Amino acid sequence: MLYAVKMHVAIPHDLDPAERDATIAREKAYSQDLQRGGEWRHIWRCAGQYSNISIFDVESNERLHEILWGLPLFAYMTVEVTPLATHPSDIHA
Ligand SMILES: O=C(O)CC1=CCC(=O)O1
Repeated sequence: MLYAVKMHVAIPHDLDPAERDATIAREKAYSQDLQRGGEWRHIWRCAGQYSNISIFDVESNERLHEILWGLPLFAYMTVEVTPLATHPSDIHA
């Protein structure tokens, strides 16, 4: 099942810089593990924003929830999930 997920990050300005940097490093490792495993298919920076749009290919809503809930930056994120269906004009479908 494919999902487009927009993640907007808003880290509080008063967060300890060492904790902020460590959390961002854990976020990167977590994301890259899932990319290597094939469930996190794409990640794109939204130009000019501390946001990304990502494409996930997971077996269920529950699995997507588990992945998103486990994001090290989850506490500082607004997350918008869009389930994807095949478009009838897609020449690759
Ligand atoms: O920087 C972001 O957009 C937040 C994020 C999600 C996965 C990652 O590595 O960074």
